[in-house]
Amino acid sequence: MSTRIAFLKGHGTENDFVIVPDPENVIDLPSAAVAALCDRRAGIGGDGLLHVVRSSAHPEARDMAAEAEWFMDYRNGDGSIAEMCGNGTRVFARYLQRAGYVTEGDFSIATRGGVKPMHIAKDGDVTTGMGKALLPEGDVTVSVGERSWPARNVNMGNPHAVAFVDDLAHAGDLYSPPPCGPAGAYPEGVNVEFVVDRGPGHVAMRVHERGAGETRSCGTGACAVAVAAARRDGADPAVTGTRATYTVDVPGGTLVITEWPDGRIEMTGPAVIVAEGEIDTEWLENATR
Ligand SMILES: N[C@@H](CCC[C@H](N)C(=O)O)C(=O)O
Repeated sequence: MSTRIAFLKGHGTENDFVIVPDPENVIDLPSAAVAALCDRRAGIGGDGLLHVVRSSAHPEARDMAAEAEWFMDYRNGDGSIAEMCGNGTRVFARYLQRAGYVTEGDFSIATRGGVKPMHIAKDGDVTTGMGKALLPEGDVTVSVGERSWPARNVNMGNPHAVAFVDDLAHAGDLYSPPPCGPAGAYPEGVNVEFVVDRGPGHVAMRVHERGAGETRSCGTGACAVAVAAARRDGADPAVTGTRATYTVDVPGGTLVITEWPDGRIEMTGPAVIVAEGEIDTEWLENATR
């Protein structure tokens, strides 16, 4: 018998998500179902899926329940699981606000990358406390066709390779990820950012996301870019003792990233819910057969 599952659709700087509210964690979402829902032609369409679950109801989040009532069970569009999604946190917060679970101001959400402090401002923009970046040592190279660039390895809970290039067209439609797999720098795969300068404290990027292909924005990617740019520019806050703020243009809009001397990173940007509806479970079952 066909039943219905409620969903919403939202985006943050055009990084778009299918949102599935499931407070008690009763909806089965295997990777094939996520991929079917995120399919842009046969499904709803999205770069990823935000499964909204009470932390107390999810085995991966129970130990965070005292700090954060809600867990962002994030999935990439191909159905794979990722540790963190920066744009996803803002859209997740907007959904919680719309559903009446939170109001403007401060609260926290749980993610696989830990508890993230959130702030919804009066002007509607949402700020995520993204935590600290890790900068694993080691040379990384990003290639597109015949061209290669050295890249900075930045971990924002999830892995990133940041390459500064002369022209964003270099990002191309096809690229070869840096060595992945057990022997490579990125055993779990990687998100790759191509970056150009726009002016002091201002850069633009394109991104090829692990599990989604090229997307219009990536919040963790924008943070990785700001961290790499600050080191390149001699503006590492841990060294200068002052915060570093970068405006990061992405194809789908603009994010503002601030890194503080203690290493904490904040990301501010928009979050929009564009639609809501119902998923036909009979369709979903057929789509995943
Ligand atoms: N778009 C996201 C990142 C989503 C996860 C990523 N594709 C991965 O696999 O690590 C963002 O806004 O951070």
